[in-house]
Amino acid sequence: GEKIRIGIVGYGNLGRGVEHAITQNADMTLVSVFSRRDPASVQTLNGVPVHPLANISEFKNDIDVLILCGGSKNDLPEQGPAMAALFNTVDSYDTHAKIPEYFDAVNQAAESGGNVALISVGWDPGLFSLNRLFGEAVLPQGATYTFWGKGLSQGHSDAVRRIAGVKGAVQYTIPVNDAVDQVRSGSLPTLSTRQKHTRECFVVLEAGADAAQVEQAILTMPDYFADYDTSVSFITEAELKRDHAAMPHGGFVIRSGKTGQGSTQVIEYSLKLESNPEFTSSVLVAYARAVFRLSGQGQTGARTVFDVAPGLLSPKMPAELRKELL
Ligand SMILES: NC(=O)C1=CN([C@@H]2O[C@H](COP(=O)(O)OP(=O)(O)OC[C@H]3O[C@@H](n4cnc5c(N)ncnc54)[C@H](OP(=O)(O)O)[C@@H]3O)[C@@H](O)[C@H]2O)C=CC1
Ligand SMILES: N[C@@H](C[C@H]1CC(C(=O)O)=NO1)C(=O)O
Repeated sequence: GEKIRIGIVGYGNLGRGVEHAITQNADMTLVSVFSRRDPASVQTLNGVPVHPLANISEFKNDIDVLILCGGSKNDLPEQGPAMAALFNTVDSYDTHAKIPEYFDAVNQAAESGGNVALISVGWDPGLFSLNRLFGEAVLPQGATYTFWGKGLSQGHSDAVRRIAGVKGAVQYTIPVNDAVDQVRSGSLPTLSTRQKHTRECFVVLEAGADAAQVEQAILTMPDYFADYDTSVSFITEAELKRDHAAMPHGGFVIRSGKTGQGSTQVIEYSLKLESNPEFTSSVLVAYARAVFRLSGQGQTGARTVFDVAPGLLSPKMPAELRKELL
């Protein structure tokens, strides 16, 4: 049948990842990339068209699902609602503390436009959220633990890049080994945010920027760094390109608890990612298929991964899927 027509908003790590992920899904086609930069400066794969984001409303009838690849810190709070008013959307919004207010803003916009807007898709939030839910629903008596890394957090790296005076940056998340060992021992420890991970930033300053000011802006940044022991190192642009081009990441969700007759049960879900953005983009694309189908059912408004039946993610039709339960 007809292919699902996809648009990409924002051409960074995620935008490029989505462009490549679409080539792995035969039921989808990429209509256009939309960028705030001069389209002539944006080099896409196989000459996919690039249009100014300002002109996107002209494409209302050409795109079935828009995948928003902007940064969560500054871009999505504005782009999420703006795009949901015009199109069905999927995004990876990951400022954990602000997800409820973001959901409400996107929901209002999506309802006004009669669209479906799926927020906070990826691995955390996203696939890890689902596994935390499964664990807590199946083992109501127990404890849930999430660990990330050691790896590059795109959300935290984006947040540092947005600080005035920062020319480039990456942020690595490092799990505290003692905390991981305690969790794996089954001792059900109570661990604060600070006891589970530390964060390391590598920053390239703009000429003339004040290093101490940038460091303080990072260390005190609410939701991203304030609750963690964080280190900041200043490097050159050449070092950033040479030593920090790869974006590996990963982590795991553990739920351990006791079932009704006292047996100890442990659920574990883990990811080992050579490329965080490529994987996140692949999750976004699978959920774009679900959004297309939800919209086709006449649904409107904001949704999260908790609202999406897993079968909607598969390119296979329900009858075919049923054969794969075993
Ligand atoms: N839920 C999850 O599991 C995950 C969520 N994320 C989220 O994805 C978000 C995006 O991450 P990522 O793609 O790495 O962010 P980038 O910094 O690569 O891109 C963010 C935006 O910056 C602009 N941009 C990109 N490159 C340049 C450049 N060279 N010069 C100027 N502007 C540029 C683009 O917008 P434009 O084209 O309009 O200029 C782009 O949309 C993160 O903030 C994070 O919140 C990421 C991973 C996992
Ligand atoms: N949203 C994260 C995905 C995971 C990684 C992470 C972290 O390292 O703090 N938290 O969630 C990202 O932007 O990479």
